[in-house]
Amino acid sequence: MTIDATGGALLQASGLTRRFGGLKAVNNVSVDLHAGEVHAVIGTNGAGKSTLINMLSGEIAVSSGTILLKGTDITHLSQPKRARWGIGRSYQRTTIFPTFTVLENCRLAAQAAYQRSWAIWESAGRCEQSTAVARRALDDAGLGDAGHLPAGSMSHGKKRQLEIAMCLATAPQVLLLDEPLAGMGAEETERMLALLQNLKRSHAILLVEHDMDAVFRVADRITVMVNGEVIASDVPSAIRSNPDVQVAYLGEH
Ligand SMILES: Nc1ncnc2c1ncn2[C@@H]1O[C@H](COP(=O)(O)OP(=O)(O)OP(=O)(O)O)[C@@H](O)[C@H]1O
Repeated sequence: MTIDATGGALLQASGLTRRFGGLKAVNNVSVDLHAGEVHAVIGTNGAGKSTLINMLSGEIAVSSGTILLKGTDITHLSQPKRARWGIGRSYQRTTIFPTFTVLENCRLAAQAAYQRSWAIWESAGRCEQSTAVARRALDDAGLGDAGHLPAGSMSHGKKRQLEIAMCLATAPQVLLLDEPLAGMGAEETERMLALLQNLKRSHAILLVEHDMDAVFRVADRITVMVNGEVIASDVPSAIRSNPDVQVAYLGEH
């Protein structure tokens, strides 16, 4: 299938539904992610945002619906395979090893992405390769001068940057970012937003985020979820003036 068949989308999810017992945590949700764009997904607590990301990354199975990556159906591929195919994600909780250095954390992420258990004789070369990949990812995430530091010694904001770097070390084309701004101060938020602006030039980004000011500044498209369903999906100016969104979500703030 050519890229035109997906309307130019790098990742195209259609009609995704996930049930937990009787609850439809995500109900018939469709999202497209395009290279060069930040697509934000917003919604109140429990709206289904993390469940949606988990289905896209392959951490949980869909109950129904399809996910295409560059036109290929990846709906039933495992999470590690999706990662190798170019889908990277960050988590709400910090996932770094605090006593390892920043570079070591990033190198482990790179190694995990390139690992082929049967190719043990390649390990020395692979180590050099994964170190180079890790250094590049740290540079891209704005941590080029922090490689030698114990990861646990860094500020919260820099730890979140490291998580992005670890994600970049897996060479993704699609970035699924789950609340990368959570717990950040104003300066750290600015740094992360600048990083996202930079990364979107070469990636398709799905951003789940509660910081509305940040979302409206950085997003090219916003999808609004309420109780597992999409109530609106549009450019930020249209979302801001959408009465349903104001009542259901933005009006709360
Ligand atoms: N593994 C699970 N088993 C049962 N119910 C679940 C599971 N994961 C999520 N849910 C339920 O699915 C709904 C959506 O949860 P989800 O975490 O996707 O929401 P969210 O929009 O990410 O919320 P938040 O903004 O608080 O992170 C919630 O009602 C939640 O309790």
